[in-house]
Amino acid sequence: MATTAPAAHRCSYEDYEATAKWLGSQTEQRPKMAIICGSGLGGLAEQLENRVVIPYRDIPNFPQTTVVGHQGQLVFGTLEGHQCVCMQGRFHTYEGYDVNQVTYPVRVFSLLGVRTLVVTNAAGGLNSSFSVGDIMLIKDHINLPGLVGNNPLCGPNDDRFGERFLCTSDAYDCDLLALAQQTVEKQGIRASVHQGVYCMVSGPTYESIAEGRALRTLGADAVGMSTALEVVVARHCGLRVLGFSLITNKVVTDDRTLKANHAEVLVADNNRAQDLQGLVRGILAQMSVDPEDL
Ligand SMILES: O=P(O)(O)O[C@@H]1C[C@H](O)[C@@H](CO)O1
Ligand code: HPA
Repeated sequence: MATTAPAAHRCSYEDYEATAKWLGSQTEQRPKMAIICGSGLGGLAEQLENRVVIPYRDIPNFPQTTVVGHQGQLVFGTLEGHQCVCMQGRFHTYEGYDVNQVTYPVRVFSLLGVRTLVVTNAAGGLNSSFSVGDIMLIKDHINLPGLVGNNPLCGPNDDRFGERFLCTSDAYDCDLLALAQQTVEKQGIRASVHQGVYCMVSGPTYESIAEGRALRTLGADAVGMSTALEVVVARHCGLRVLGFSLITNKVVTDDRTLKANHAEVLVADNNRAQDLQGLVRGILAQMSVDPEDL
């Protein structure tokens, strides 16, 4: 009989360490920043200088991507003076991965020396003032899977990563959010950029009309199928987090003739991914570079 969630895939500290050590042997770059590229948003990784590309299939213990719009490789390189590692493709629970596999790379990055995580995603807009192609700076999230027990911090706590009970009221870094907002003003793109609350659902179904309405009532401005689990694990290991949603479709909350689909998500990404890339680059350009990173 089908189960609601795949059996927990336990990863030991030694597994994460082995992956980090292997990656460290493939490049001399030691990024302080990791960027997770959402569906159709992998173009940011193409902009890195001095690129070192490592397919997920070559990386010990790494899951594989199965979703169109997720390439399945790590790209190391420099962006606006910052040494970065980009995930061109992330993992989702709807692919059959459990919460430990979905968040596996985040702990590996932390062991590699990463201190800041930038997360991006494609999301459906719930806030009626959002338009397709707008960008949402994530100021908070509703981790629906986590709230009902599918939380990557369930199970034995490894103190080497972080504490047992994690506070998430400060999950999205205030200073980075302020810097992002300043960059929005500087770039003159205020009309199409909003701050808001991202709600993670497990997917792969897009929301029914009743679900869309319920999520809006809960206080979500956008909904997607990723990000919150990665952010929880990143905060557990002490990383600073900055998050962006590209609004790729409007969640259907009344008109039954409208139907969300992944092709529509990728088309919106194609059209507007460059805006998001420009914003991320603008923010990085204003962030001071750690002298050790040079
Ligand atoms: O990886 P992200 O969250 O950007 O991908 C979103 C959620 C689903 O994977 C897919 C739905 O179209 O896009
Ligand atoms: O409408 C949506 N719902 C959930 N996830 C999504 N990812 C892109 N669009 C959506």
